This record gives sequence, C-alpha cells and structure tokens, in this order.
Amino acid sequence: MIRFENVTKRYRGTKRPALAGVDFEVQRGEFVFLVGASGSGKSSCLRLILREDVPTTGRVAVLGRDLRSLANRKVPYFRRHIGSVFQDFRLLSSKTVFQNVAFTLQVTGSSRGFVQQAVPEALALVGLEGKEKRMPHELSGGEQQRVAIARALVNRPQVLLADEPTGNLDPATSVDIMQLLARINAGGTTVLMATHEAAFVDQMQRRVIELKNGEMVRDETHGGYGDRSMIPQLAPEQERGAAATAALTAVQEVQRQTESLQPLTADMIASMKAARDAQPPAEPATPRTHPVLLPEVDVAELGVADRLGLSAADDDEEVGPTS
Ligand SMILES: Nc1ncnc2c1ncn2[C@@H]1O[C@H](COP(=O)(O)OP(=O)(O)OP(=O)(O)O)[C@@H](O)[C@H]1O
Repeated sequence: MIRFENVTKRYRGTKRPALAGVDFEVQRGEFVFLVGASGSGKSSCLRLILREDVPTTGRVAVLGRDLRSLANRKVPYFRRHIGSVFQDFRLLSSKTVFQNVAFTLQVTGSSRGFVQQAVPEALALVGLEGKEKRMPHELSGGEQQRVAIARALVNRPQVLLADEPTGNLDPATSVDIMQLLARINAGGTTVLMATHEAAFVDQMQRRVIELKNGEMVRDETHGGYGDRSMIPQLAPEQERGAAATAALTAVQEVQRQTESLQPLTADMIASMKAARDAQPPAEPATPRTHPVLLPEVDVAELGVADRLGLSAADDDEEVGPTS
C-alpha cells in the first residue's frame, strides 16, 4: 500500500540528507507509528507519500502507483485517496464545520447530493452531529481536530496520514482522538501517524518505525516508543543538598547556643560542606503518561464507516490495485 525503496531526500542547501536509504512497506489496514526526534525526517516521509515532494533518489510507491511517474495533473486525484491531518488542524476559519468538510468534495467536483449525504456521515463518524453550523472558533481544540479528521475521511480515503495529531491537545482530549483513530483503523483504513507521544506508542503496541537523523533504525511489529532521552523534560529546580544545608544551619545554631561549651571548628564546618556537595542529583521527572483506554471495536457497528468506504476497497481508475 505504501512502499519506500531506498529513499534518500536531500533538501537544497543542506549538508545532511533529511532521509537516507529508507526502506519500508506498509500493508493495507495497518496502524503504524512513525517516531524519532525532532528533525529525524518524519514529516519528510509524509510529504513524499502525499507527493508534496519527490525523493532525491529511490522510489516511493503508494496505492500501487510509482509516484515518480505520476503526472502533476493527476496529483489532486491521487490525493483523494489519502486523508491527512496535522497538529494545527488547518481549518478554514471563515467557513462553518459543514463547509470545511464539504470543501474538499466541492473542489473535486462531487455532486450536491453526494455532499449532502457524505458530510453528515463523516461528522457523525467523528461524533460531531449537531455542530454543523458552528464556526471553528466556536469549537474546542479536540472538536476542531475532529472536524479535520472528518474532512480527511469524507473522500473515503484508503490511507490516513496524521502528523502529530494530538500535539496541540490536552491529555484527555488526546486520548479521545487516539481512540477515534484506532476506530477508523478498525474500520479498514490504513493509518500512518508521526508522533512524539511516547505514552500512546507504548500503550497501543502497534507497529513502530523509528527514524534517527534520516535513517530508519527500527521497524518493530508491536513496538514501544523506545529511546526517550531526546524528549525534553521539565524537572523542578533542585535545591542542591537542601537537607544537608538545613542540618548545617541547625548545628551552627546549637553551636552558637553552646559556644562556651564546645566551639564548632573550621575543619568540622568544611567536612559538613563537603558532605552537602556530595549529595547525589535528584531523579529526573518521569514523562507524562496518558492511559489509553481503547474501546472494544465492533466493526459491524461502524455502519457509517462502511458507507464511507472505510472498510472496503475503493479503487477507481485513477489509482491502481493496492498491495
Ligand atoms: N524544506 C526544507 N528545506 C530544507 N531543509 C528541510 C526542509 N524541510 C525539512 N528540512 C530538514 O530536514 C530534516 C528533517 O525534517 P522533518 O521536518 O522531516 O523532521 P521531523 O522528524 O518531522 O521533525 P519534527 O518532529 O520537528 O516535525 C531536518 O533537518 C529539517 O531541518
């Protein structure tokens, strides 16, 4: 369904390639996490799949098509089969929820009847019934991302690409969005998601492809996030040797009170300072974790998804048979 064959991407004016010799294949119906530090090449991969860019060397094939040989005029038709969602939602601020979802269908020439049927179905799938007339600024972040997902799905794509879809959302809303993506995948849509959300990757135990400096360093069927050392963490400012300092102050107080009996010597104070400085550093804070309670998915219940073509092949003459 998506195949990278020895793909290298070198941007103009850069020394190091953004992607170097990347090789992988994603099968129909898979849910794949693309992980790696900032700048490791995740978004570059997604851009190549969407044919927003082309590899410097190597080959990218999507839905049975070699994207090198895809004529520019056919790119919009090709993209109908690939839904995409991003961290920043990318909604049209002057259009209602309905109009945002309908827009993609209208620009690709869908009939009015199809728009009137498909848009409410897509909004129902993401749980936004009744909010068709709202403007984006009248929605929460999670609801805006749901509109973006409905828009991505309304064309009945076979593949959904998600670039940090929970990056702007609070933990509880992020869990909702992950559950939605898992449900969409259970309905048959292939999902490829670039993320830094270590907890989701660890808990969902799906396939994980990891990039490091543009190279693929891991491809695991049921993987976790892996190395978190590149995830920046805020730890509370540590008071170095606070306990030892308090003890020294207390001893000095006692010493002042009993000065006439037993003066504290300079050597004693120096050895206590040395003990304070030798305090071990505090443990780093553990990264935040969001428990993901994935629902039992009854695919048969996803009647709307079926009607949207999410559980069935939807090939047409523009895109050939898929792997
Ligand atoms: N248009 C561009 N021109 C030049 N260099 C680019 C361009 N786009 C990306 N790069 C570089 O390519 C490398 C990979 O970038 P990419 O955006 O794919 O990484 P990423 O893993 O998605 O990062 P992040 O997690 O921060 O989104 C980086 O070094 C980046 O600076």
